[in-house]
Amino acid sequence: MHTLSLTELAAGLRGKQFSSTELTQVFLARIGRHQALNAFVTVSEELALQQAEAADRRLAAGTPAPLTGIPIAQKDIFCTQGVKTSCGSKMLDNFIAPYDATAVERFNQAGAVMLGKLNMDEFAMGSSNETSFYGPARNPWDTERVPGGSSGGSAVAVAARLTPAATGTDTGGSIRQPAALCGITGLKPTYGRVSRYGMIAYASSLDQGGPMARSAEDAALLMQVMAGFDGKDSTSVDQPVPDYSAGLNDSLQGLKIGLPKQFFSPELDSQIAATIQSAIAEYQKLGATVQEVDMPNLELAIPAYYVIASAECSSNLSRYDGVRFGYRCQNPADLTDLYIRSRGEAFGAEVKRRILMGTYALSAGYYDAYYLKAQQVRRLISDDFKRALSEVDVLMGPVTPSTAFKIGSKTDDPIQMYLEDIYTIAINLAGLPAMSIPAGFIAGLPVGLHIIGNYFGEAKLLNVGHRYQQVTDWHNQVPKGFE
Ligand SMILES: NC(=O)C[C@H](N)C(=O)O
Repeated sequence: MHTLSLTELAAGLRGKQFSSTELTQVFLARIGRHQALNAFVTVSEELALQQAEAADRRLAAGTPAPLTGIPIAQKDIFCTQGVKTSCGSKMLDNFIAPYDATAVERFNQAGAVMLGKLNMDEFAMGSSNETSFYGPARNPWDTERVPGGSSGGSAVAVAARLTPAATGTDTGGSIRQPAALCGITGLKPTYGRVSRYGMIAYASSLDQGGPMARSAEDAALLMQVMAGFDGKDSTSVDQPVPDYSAGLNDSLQGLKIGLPKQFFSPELDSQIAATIQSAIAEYQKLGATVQEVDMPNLELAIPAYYVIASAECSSNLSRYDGVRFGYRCQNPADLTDLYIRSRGEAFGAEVKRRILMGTYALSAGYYDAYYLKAQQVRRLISDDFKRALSEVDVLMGPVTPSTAFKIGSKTDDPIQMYLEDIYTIAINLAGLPAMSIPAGFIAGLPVGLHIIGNYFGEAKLLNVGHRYQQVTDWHNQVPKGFE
């Protein structure tokens, strides 16, 4: 059962080949067997079995929604009523939200079963899952290597078949980079497409939740549940939600693919470049045409992002003060001591680094030099995309500069870690949708193909991803030991 797609699972449940309770038990058993991967922070077994029973009743009554009875798992950044939401931090190790995030509520309404909460970099700051208070999740393709981050647990759980699908969030690559390093399909939607209500804020002008699945076809079903206007999120966009599965099979004849020159510079690893080129050749066989596009401001994306994201995080994380919720230090001498020690003891090194950088960038004397400048660069980058996407339908390139790296190999060098995001970050600055799909392997490690679309073009991206997955089987490969 753990190998079936979401469509096959839905059909199996409806055809009474298995019940949601049986299905849920299969996945709970796999999660138990593969604890060494450290994909989950919390396994909500009791709740999952209750939800499965409710789903079985709904199935018996003949009123299921498309995902009714199907197990999924949530990144531990989405608030879940009654189940711990840690955001990968000691700060929230004791936090039980009194409400569900909108994304969670939507899955509940659809009748999905929540298996648990997935490991992640602390407050989503990281590209390897190593900043998690709970330790790194391990890449099932090589457990000595990182799964990427920050949605590392989500990518691991989907790749190792511990859950049929999961949610992730992407501020600067956090869905796409781990999807690429673990050989799964991850979609970062247009900013504003998926509600951020109840999704713990890191950098509010960049954060966006989205699906992490084995295929574009499965991701389409998850998007259908996640997307839509939410009055509780002021940045949610009130645009009609299309049927994401309807156009999956549309022909790609005449599709115009743009290849940003800056994505294929001589610094790109030659094996990654060759893998991406052969994926693009596959698209040409499907009828697509290819042209080079120039995006001169892309090289400014990393510095602009790390100023903006740090500035926003320094503001967002000021709420963790030891008073209202979260960790509180023992025996504070006075209020200042309470603030200093609660924050000092409960935040990890990377979170502290970003709060410091952000506070500096926002401080009176430096605001114009850093924050304002970064916002201006952000506009230039958005304009580059606008120009490129007026000439072509989608852009393609690599997701990551290398395949999964060894645990510990980049932890002493934050700049090296930030460079992991070199191909993904600009998309968040522009607010565009983008996707990573499996495109091959180098020395047994997965490589992702990056597909970037126009605003609210998720259905097109899913169509482009699905057609490739019909003629290739990279996405069906399972890491050894997890078949
Ligand atoms: N949250 C993300 O999208 C990951 C990115 N590497 C960051 O640390 O900001």
